[in-house]
Amino acid sequence: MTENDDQPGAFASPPCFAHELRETPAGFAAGDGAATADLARWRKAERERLIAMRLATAVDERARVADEVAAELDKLVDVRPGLVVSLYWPIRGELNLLPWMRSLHERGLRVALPVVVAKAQPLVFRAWTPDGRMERGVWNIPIPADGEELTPDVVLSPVVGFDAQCYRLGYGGGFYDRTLAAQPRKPLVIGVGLPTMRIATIYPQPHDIPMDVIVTGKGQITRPETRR
Ligand SMILES: Nc1nc2c(c(=O)[nH]1)N(C=O)[C@@H](CNc1ccc(C(=O)N[C@@H](CCC(=O)O)C(=O)O)cc1)CN2
Ligand SMILES: Nc1ncnc2c1ncn2[C@@H]1O[C@H](COP(=O)(O)OP(=O)(O)OP(=O)(O)O)[C@@H](O)[C@H]1O
Repeated sequence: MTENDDQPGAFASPPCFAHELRETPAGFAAGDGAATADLARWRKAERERLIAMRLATAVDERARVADEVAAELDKLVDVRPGLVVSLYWPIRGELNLLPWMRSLHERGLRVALPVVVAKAQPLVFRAWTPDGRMERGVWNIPIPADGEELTPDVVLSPVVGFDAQCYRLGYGGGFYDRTLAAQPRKPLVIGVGLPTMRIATIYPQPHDIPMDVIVTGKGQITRPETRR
């Protein structure tokens, strides 16, 4: 028995197709097209399960976790004027960190939001201010209409799922992986979500870039385990 017993999906185990994968320095890589297709199907099903679970989590519970995560972020992030932090405008039950985002602005940090420029291209980060005009981007996600483009020191990334090595499962566009691969200097990357989004492994592929740390509540901080 574990403390997660009452959480939906805690025992759902992923299909084992590890035998179809080969290990590379970057993790497990699909050795053939069929395994790649299986992995893509598994990720799609896992995303749907995790998003449904998140949406089924009580609004109060999500708000409580968001407040706890914001308090932990205040300790993890070197909150000082001028620091550039990228956040996100919450959709589909993602943790609402907008109050923390506003507090960063009030404390003199520069806040940015991600903008999808095109499919299969890195995101760009556009400056957000409380008075700035917003418009709708892909998936109707609100984005700053005319903020300047910034290079973040810290990137907050909402997870759909995550594993013990801090690999992230997102919505399947590959945007954060492409974006982090393209950054001129590596930002501190912090994944945030509900504790119930933890899964055994996302079967990381060579393109998957792990988060530096994942925060899911008060004292709930996951850093990559040392690989043996
Ligand atoms: N709040 C929030 N904003 C965010 C992100 C996020 O995760 N959360 N993003 C984090 O990346 C970016 C948007 N991510 C997106 C990821 C996928 C698709 C998309 O169209 N997905 C396809 C399925 C994948 C495919 O096969 O290409 C679809 O739904 O049809 C759109 C936006 C930028 N803004
Ligand atoms: N750096 C990259 N270069 C080329 N292709 C990439 C890169 N990163 C990801 N991809 C491709 O993007 C697709 C989606 O990747 P993945 O399943 O990791 O998305 P995700 O991390 O869940 O999505 P998101 O970051 O948008 O929330 C995959 O087909 C993958 O091959």
